[in-house]
Amino acid sequence: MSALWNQCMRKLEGELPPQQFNTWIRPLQAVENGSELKLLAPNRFVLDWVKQHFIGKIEEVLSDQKTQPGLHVVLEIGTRKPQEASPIAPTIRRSTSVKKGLPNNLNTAFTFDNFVEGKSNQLAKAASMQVAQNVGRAYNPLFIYGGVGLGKTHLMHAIGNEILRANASANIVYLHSERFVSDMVKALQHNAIGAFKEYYRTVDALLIDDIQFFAGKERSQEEFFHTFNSLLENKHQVVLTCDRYPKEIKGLEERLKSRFGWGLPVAIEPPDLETRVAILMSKAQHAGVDLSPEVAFFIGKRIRSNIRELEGALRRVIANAHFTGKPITLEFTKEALRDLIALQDRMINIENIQKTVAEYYKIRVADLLANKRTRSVTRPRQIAMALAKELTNHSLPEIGQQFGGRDHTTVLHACRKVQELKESDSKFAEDYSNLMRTLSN
Ligand SMILES: Nc1ncnc2c1ncn2[C@@H]1O[C@H](COP(=O)(O)OP(=O)(O)OP(=O)(O)O)[C@@H](O)[C@H]1O
Repeated sequence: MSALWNQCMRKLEGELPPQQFNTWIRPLQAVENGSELKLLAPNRFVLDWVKQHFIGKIEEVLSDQKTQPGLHVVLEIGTRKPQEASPIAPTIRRSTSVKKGLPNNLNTAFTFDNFVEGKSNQLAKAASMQVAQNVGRAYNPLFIYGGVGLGKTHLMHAIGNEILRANASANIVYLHSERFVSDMVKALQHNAIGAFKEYYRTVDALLIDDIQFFAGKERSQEEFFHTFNSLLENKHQVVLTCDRYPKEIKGLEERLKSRFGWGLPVAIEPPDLETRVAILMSKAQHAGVDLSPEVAFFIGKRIRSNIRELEGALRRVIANAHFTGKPITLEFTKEALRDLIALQDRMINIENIQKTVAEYYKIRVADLLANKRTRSVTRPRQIAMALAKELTNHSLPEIGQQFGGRDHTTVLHACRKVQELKESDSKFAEDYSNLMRTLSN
């Protein structure tokens, strides 16, 4: 690797948030040639992203090094030298002979093509695509976490399907963590633990869903720890999903928590309205149903909990339309979803949001409503107002009213401030998404 690029990487690593650095900068490979520094991106997605967001910064850092004035940076798709190419290719060929005929359990319906991208899942999708295209080399393990029904399993299967599309003989195994545990128990009962270990340690990509179920199961954790290490050492890919960040999993050994964080932990957040609508339109199109934007916006606005529920609501509307032979109008949709919507509205209300936020920040609900202006209270108050705007159908004046009779402009200011802080302050962004997760589940 070019020494100049190494220096540049070190500087960028210090300046960019770790997720951005790991996703976009780390995979670049540099080839120095006279006055040209060629940066090779593993795929078009990374190339375009770096071009749009980081090239200015890279040029600035390089010119600060002052070792090579006038250096010209070129971005291309590729990898450095053929002999340094992915170690997975020979691995895959070798290991397919290990165990044939076992099901990979992949659901072929979950692909990258039908995964609708939005702000909330963009990073997770990009990282998953990179893992699928650079098996064992991009991020290992890839740890996808987020609330229920937000697309973690979909992405995991998409990774497996994409690896198989490129190499039909790859040995991929997808399984739920409970299945891993029950297989292990069976293996122990039948004195076959040796074969069990051998099998899992030789797959090319091991995809384990919902690893929070390992919590409290010490023997399984022990076994998984060794399997995991051996896969990583041999550059075999591991992809894990979980409903929370590794450090937050109670009942999981510290060494596993720390190892899960080695590769890349990426979050999937609840989708925003535009993404919810895009998902509805895409699912309707798949089902051969013509959904008007008016109806899609109505469903998207009213069903905010997660994508599984969104799909369920759409299925119900389509089924009702089939049964009754009526067209899917706004009125028809309102009627079909009446009880579901009532349930959602009961679950998330302003009071509930205030209570959750107060608990999270260890303050009193009364503080959120009072006039106190200390930072320890104003930030939680602003977050609570922004969450009320995002998660309920109340207007700005109504929200202001329920926060101690404040003006609607105060609520608007809070929403803008929260948006700004979410983008500039990673601790704040994490607090916001933790609260969003708690409230939406
Ligand atoms: N971005 C998306 N585009 C299209 N469909 C999506 C998207 N995200 C989720 N879905 C769909 O929503 C449903 C629920 O997703 P999935 O099962 O992947 O959620 P999950 O995060 O794994 O949930 P759990 O934690 O309950 O296992 C699936 O049918 C999936 O196809």
